[in-house]
Amino acid sequence: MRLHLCTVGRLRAGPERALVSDYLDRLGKTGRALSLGPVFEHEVEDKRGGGMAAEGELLSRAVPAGAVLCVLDERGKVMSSPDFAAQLAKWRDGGRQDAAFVIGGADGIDPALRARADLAISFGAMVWPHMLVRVMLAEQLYRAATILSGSPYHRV
Ligand SMILES: C[S@@+](CC[C@H](N)C(=O)[O-])C[C@H]1O[C@@H](n2cnc3c(N)ncnc32)[C@H](O)[C@@H]1O
Repeated sequence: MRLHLCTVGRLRAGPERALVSDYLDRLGKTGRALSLGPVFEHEVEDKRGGGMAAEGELLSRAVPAGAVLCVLDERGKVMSSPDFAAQLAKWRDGGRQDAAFVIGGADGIDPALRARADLAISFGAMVWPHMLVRVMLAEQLYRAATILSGSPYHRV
């Protein structure tokens, strides 16, 4: 199952870029034997100041047809890492070819896009900057792959 990170804004060279790249590299290696990956990053930018609706349209276009749509939203479902790993495996074993993870911009995710989501995941009730959410998502995807592969990275 291919994994897509659909995000607003370019993550330029710096600590967040380094962390995202590191976790996605590791995910690529661990996920190969699990049919998780490759991972694609789709960064969208609305240069016309169209706000959340315009970003929502660009993000929608970045989501492949037929993909599982998972949005990141502080009002979403709080999951344990093993439950997240199990959910990924369920989608993969159910024959889904693509899973897209959408992180909104400064104003959040357009309600029309959010309404179409198969799942909304929360990293807690606090609001995080979208660049940090990208790092956290990349780490949780890598962690999920290690859980599914039985590697000792995840400990409870
Ligand atoms: C700065 S936040 C936008 C907050 C905005 N006020 C809203 O209502 O969504 C940017 C994006 O980061 C993600 N995000 C921020 N905090 C999050 C959390 N606790 N859990 C999951 N995603 C979060 C969401 O995708 C959000 O659209």
